[in-house]
Amino acid sequence: MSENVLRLSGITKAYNRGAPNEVNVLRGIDLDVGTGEVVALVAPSGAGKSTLLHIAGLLDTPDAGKVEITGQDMTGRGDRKRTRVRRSDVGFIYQFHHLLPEFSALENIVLPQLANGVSKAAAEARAQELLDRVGIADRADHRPAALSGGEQQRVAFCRALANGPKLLLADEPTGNLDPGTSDQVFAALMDLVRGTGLSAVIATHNLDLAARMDRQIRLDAGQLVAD
Ligand SMILES: Nc1ncnc2c1ncn2[C@@H]1O[C@H](COP(=O)(O)OP(=O)(O)OP(=O)(O)O)[C@@H](O)[C@H]1O
Repeated sequence: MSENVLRLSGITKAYNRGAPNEVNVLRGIDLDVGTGEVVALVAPSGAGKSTLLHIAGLLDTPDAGKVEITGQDMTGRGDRKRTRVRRSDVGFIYQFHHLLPEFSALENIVLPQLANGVSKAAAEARAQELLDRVGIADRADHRPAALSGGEQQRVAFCRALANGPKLLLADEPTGNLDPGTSDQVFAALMDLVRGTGLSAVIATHNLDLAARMDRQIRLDAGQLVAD
């Protein structure tokens, strides 16, 4: 098995192919992310970072090229296999928390585990432990509306890690927060990622945050350039 948790080779993606408004978003992307490596993806708005993260996380398929997750080549694999690998190996974080409003913080972290076959008691214990690690154990019973923006994102981080993924993909995880909060919440995310030895690709416009990761790559004209 490859030691790369994520390997992208020759990924291309166009929207509206063949039409006058064709957009060639990705033009040959090669990227290796090793075990425990945290990579900053820096890109101007519209450069295609969401497209790239969705392809890497098996939510979308490339026009050409190969996606390997934990050494498994996903090319041509059916939806069931892709969903299984995505659920067990990949965690997603977005700019907005997307928590279920009618459930508590704890329940939001428990539910994906139940969907993955974990017992209720084990899922609750893991959820409580994750909340503790991001410093909001005392907010477990609060619904999202009763949490601050920073707390909501911390819960979203816990939910993304609930099933013990190998790869975390984050799209502007603190982009919706004011600068002071963003800094603290980002530090909590990095502690969580480092503490679990997880590999991550974290998209950010913030160069200070990017500098705290192991490596920075820039998406420019559909290709990746090392910074
Ligand atoms: N379904 C689609 N159909 C047509 N064009 C699309 C589609 N999705 C994205 N695009 C175009 O592809 C380009 C890349 O989009 P993408 O969302 O990946 O960019 P992004 O870098 O994540 O941008 P942002 O930072 O603003 O979210 C943009 O020009 C966008 O308008």
